[in-house]
Amino acid sequence: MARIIDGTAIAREIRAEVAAQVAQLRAEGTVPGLAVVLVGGDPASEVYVRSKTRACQEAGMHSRLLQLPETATREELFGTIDGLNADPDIHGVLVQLPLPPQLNAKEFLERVSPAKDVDGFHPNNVGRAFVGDPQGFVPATPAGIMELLRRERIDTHAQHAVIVGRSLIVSKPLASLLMAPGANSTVTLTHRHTVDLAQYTRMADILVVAVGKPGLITAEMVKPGATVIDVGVTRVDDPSNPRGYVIRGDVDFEAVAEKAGAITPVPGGVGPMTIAMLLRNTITAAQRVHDRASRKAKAGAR
Ligand SMILES: Nc1nc(=O)c2c([nH]1)NC[C@@H]1CN(c3ccc(C(=O)N[C@@H](CCC(=O)O)C(=O)O)cc3)C=[N+]21
Ligand SMILES: [Mg+2]
Repeated sequence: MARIIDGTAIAREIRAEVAAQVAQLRAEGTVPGLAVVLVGGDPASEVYVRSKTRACQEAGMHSRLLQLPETATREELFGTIDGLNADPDIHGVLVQLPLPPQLNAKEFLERVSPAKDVDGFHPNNVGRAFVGDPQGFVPATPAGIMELLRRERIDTHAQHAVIVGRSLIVSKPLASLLMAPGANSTVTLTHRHTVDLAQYTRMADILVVAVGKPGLITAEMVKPGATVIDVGVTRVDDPSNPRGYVIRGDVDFEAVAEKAGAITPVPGGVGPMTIAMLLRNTITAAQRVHDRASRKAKAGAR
């Protein structure tokens, strides 16, 4: 039976660390601020956005939610982002995805100031992450996965990490982090066109699945003792549940937990880590602004 990795508990630890850093910054006169822009009323997005703003408040940070209607225009969303880029109380700006069909996400991700891009989706930060420049913001989900592995003492060195999915938000940055010096994994990236997915997943010492297809990974596809990280969060109708749905990962949890060495549950695995790392990126952004201001003040006093 696999060890179950408690992402909720680890995320709580990180949020406590963040709260301590926030207290320090506040004592020095800076309140870290995150703005979340939500366009339309996707029910899952509403849940995520609420957890993000609540987590900010619990950590002592300032948070602002900007809601635009489903019918928002390109110009309206540009205007909202430009306003936040110029706002000194806001250190992090996040445009919740997905956007309604009339809006092309790429244009808006490029509009966010790279210094406030705590999602790490701006090409400037994507590039920095790819070259291993610590000045760049690393997207919260892959950063959260690396932190889970580290805190659970799961060795990545010379291990074979197989990632299923090829998204810019999770898989590509995670591949880069896992193969970087210090992590030293051998990385295989697979996706919907991969022929015979199981032949790859069975070779994985660390298997990361970020597809959004419940039940995609069955026990036969997993090497005994492997670490399995499930990034899927799909709502599945369930009339027996008071909410009318349950959240499912991409992994057949019950069967795979019998075979794996360690596994993340859904919910309670990677999801809470994503939020904790977003807060961490936001205090990093705030700390940079703060340090720049105090250096200037000192130089002025001389
Ligand atoms: N600009 C942008 N940045 C994102 O980081 C971003 C996004 N857009 N769009 C959607 C995805 C998805 N995502 C999750 C965050 C938290 C949970 C999370 O907390 N999940 C809980 C369950 C939450 C629930 O009840 O639905 C858990 O797994 O335990 C999941 C998924 C961030 N994303
Ligand atoms: Mg081995």
